[in-house]
Amino acid sequence: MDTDASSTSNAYVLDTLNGVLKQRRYAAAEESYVASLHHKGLNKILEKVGEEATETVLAAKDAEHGGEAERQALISETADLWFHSLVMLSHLELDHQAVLDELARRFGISGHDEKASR
Ligand SMILES: N=c1c2ncn([C@@H]3O[C@H](COP(=O)(O)OP(=O)(O)OP(=O)(O)O)[C@@H](O)[C@H]3O)c2ncn1[C@@H]1O[C@H](COP(=O)(O)O)[C@@H](O)[C@H]1O
Repeated sequence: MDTDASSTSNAYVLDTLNGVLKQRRYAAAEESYVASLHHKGLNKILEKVGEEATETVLAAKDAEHGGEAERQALISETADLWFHSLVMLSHLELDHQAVLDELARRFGISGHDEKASR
């Protein structure tokens, strides 16, 4: 796999989506799904995140012993979960970059060591 091309593409997807989400943050509710979620408020967005998390868990169980269709369904549910998590961050004036920075900060830090240092 070409790592550089893959990284560029990942950044492109998240940056592009982030631009759309920012534009929708204060748009009219009838204009878009994202804007309608912001108008419904944080509780509705959190409800969607919880719903998508549950659907992702169920899809992962199906994918464990399933075929290509179940694996594809898991990818779709995970995309829904990521998307709604990004809407949640956007609602609170945060974005994916802060999360990527936090993940980068954790590179090389064992989960066991990090937990022991708390
Ligand atoms: N990536 C997504 C994306 N993923 C999922 N969804 C929507 O998320 C919704 C949730 O799915 P559900 O099956 O839970 O929907 P539902 O049961 O009908 O929803 P509720 O009744 O529970 O509210 C669906 O309407 C999907 O279309 C998305 N909607 C938008 N985007 C991106 O956001 C951009 C802006 O979208 P708009 O704001 O709609 O213009 C789009 O161009 C896309 O790039």
